[in-house]
Amino acid sequence: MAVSSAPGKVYLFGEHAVVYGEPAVPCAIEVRARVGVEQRSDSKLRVHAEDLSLDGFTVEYGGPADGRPDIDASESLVSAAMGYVDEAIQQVRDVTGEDDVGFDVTIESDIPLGAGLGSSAAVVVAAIDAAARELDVTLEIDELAERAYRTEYEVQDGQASRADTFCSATGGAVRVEGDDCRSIDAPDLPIVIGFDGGAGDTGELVAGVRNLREEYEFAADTVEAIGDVVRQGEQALADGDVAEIGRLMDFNHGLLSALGVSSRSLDSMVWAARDADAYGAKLTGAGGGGCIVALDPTEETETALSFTPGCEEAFRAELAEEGVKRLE
Ligand SMILES: Nc1ncnc2c1ncn2[C@@H]1O[C@H](COP(=O)(O)OP(=O)(O)O)[C@@H](O)[C@H]1O
Ligand SMILES: C[C@@](O)(CCOP(=O)(O)O)CC(=O)O
Ligand SMILES: [Mg+2]
Repeated sequence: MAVSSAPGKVYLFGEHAVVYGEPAVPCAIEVRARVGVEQRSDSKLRVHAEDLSLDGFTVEYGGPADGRPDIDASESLVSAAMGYVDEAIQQVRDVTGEDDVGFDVTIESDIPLGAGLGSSAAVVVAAIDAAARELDVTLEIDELAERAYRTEYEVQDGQASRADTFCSATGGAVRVEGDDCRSIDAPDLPIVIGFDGGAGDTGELVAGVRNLREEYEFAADTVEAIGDVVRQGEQALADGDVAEIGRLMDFNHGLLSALGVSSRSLDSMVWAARDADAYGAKLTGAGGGGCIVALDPTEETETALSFTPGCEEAFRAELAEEGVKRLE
């Protein structure tokens, strides 16, 4: 049995625009997905996802050729559980050359699903790392990040950037522009997260931005403007200027909102943070619902969020210095 964990992330700057080649700066946070993998004597894949429903559930099947597994759970829950894990295991079969290997996979995650904190990337990174190690192959971090990216790319129909997966694999703050991925120094940031209890459909939201870009030149300009905010943000990060980072996060949120990926509850949480004198606040990830990220060293934003209708949970998040962790 091999067990790995990987962290979730927030975007300080640049989600969505990163899909079109602009830079983005995500930052790993200490909420993690843990994946345990044990080789089977047959070539089946059995997935037990603790957190996808109240009691968790188990899916066992022989692989994609078998079609839908025969279990009593909704189609969307099954594909939610299987989609990323199945492709992650394919990547491991590919990289190790062990085409017929089967696994029992157990997933436990503290990261809310589809909420912009990168649960998919964390599950994929931890699953690939653990499955490869179960076969006595320890992947270099770059190879792990690349395989995890390919997994998201396949499952999300070609609509994925390398940002989430690279950040989850390496930890810390990173800068991603196309296939150029690197770690960057970031000051110690007072990160507060607000969660509306909901989720957004990443594929649909990405497609919405793509359509806007094709229809309106000013929407394409908006995507480029996000790139400009990110470049300015990198300078503010290098200077350790938290007030300027916050102002640029506010600007970034406005541009994302113009692209139609915010929501009433995300906007309410952003405004609650601004009213509480946070340095800045923006939605994180694909949007539509889920989480915002704010910067505030005081208790004010967390308290304001906890009284904001539409906010289900507010918590402080620490930067995760370490990406993938090899636990067993
Ligand atoms: N605990 C989990 N167990 C199994 N699959 C998970 C788990 N957490 C996330 N996933 C997968 O990741 C998907 C959510 O990813 P996505 O829509 O990209 O949102 P985000 O990455 O922002 O959380 C889920 O639908 C599911 O397929
Ligand atoms: C919208 C996007 O830029 C980020 C999506 O992040 P998340 O899966 O919502 O955490 C898409 C991508 O970069 O693959
Ligand atoms: Mg994701």
